[in-house]
Amino acid sequence: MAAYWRDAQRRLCSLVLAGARQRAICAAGNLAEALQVGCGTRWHSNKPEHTVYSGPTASSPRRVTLRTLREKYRRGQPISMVTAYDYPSAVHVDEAGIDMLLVGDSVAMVVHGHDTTLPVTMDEMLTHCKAVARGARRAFLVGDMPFGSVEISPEHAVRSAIRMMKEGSMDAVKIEGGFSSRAKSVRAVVEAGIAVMGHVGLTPQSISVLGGFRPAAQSASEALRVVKEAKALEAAGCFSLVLECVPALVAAAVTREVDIPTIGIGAGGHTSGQVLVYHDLLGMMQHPHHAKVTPKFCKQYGAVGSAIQEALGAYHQEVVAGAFPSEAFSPYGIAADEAEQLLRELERQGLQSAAEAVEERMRVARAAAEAAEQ
Ligand SMILES: Nc1nc(=O)c2c([nH]1)NC[C@@H]1CN(c3ccc(C(=O)N[C@@H](CCC(=O)O)C(=O)O)cc3)CN21
Ligand SMILES: CC(C)C(=O)C(=O)O
Repeated sequence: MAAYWRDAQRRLCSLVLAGARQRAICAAGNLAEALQVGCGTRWHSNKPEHTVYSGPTASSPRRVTLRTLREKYRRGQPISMVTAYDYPSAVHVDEAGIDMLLVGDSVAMVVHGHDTTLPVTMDEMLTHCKAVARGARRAFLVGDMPFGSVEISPEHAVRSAIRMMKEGSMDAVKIEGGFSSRAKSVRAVVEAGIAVMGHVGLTPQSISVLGGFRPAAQSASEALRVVKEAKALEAAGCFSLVLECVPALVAAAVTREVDIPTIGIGAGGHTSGQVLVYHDLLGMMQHPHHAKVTPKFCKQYGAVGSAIQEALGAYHQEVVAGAFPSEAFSPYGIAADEAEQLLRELERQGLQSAAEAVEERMRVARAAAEAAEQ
């Protein structure tokens, strides 16, 4: 079987191969294996490794695929992940060499200014995903399924996940929660051919029942539940898991127990990788709302917020003082004969104020030219 596929890979476009492989393995009823074992081709991302129709690729950097991630995981190399919500943030994350990019539902808080992640809609998420997909050429793209897009039934989850792939151009989706009903939906989405990242520990979409963004797995029984949920999500076919706000010890236990990469946030250093929110790690949190929600586990690798504030303040001061724009930032000139003609025409039509302004500017320009000649 393996030899057959290796041979087929040489002859077939990898997109065709991806479909064929997936169908073959699904037919064999070996879904968990299908998700976790890389056998020499890319078949979980939304584009084949060697694109045929999607334009120039010669200068495109090699994209991160599920296979790349699996190889990193096997070698024990940490996986990096950061959120991004629009074209510029996606370009920044991509250029930094970050492995995975999450279009997180945290967009509701850090971009839309809500107090929780609950209000963001599927349509809003898709708008952000589309923008990110235009900016990221290399990173593996994960679209977060927002609150209300998966809960009703496995069919509901599949419909929403398909939109995330078709309209949002994501490589995979992330589904929050570890209850058995959620694991069923995860399995249904995986069976639809969509790679799923699970998310256990603190699940912000459950804030209504949690009562706040509190660390999870603080008791033995809660911690055990997180381990069990992680295992159930692995069995349901998740290719990776986010572990949010759990003690490092619990994250280490989950990471050792499952055979898929765990990506921690506020979960200590013993996971397979780390994820942080873009605005948090850049220190972009000058806004009082942001300052309030920046979690204490977040290290700030920049002070972008104060840089933005300083720049805006400086601009405002220069506009107020009439210092901006100087000559250097007034690039558009008009030929002297055109200006003369304009002046005559303005005078002829009785537009006296405009004519005076033109005359004044022409005088200044002539004086400057004469001064430059001397
Ligand atoms: N900007 C931002 N960064 C995030 O990491 C993030 C979001 N937003 N929104 C979605 C979730 C929510 N997250 C959070 C938010 C706050 C805490 C936090 O500070 N928790 C406090 C307890 C607060 C309480 O008791 O209500 C703590 O001490 O851990 C943790 C995770 C992580 N995610
Ligand atoms: C905090 C991360 C993991 C997330 O789910 C988000 O940004 O929405």
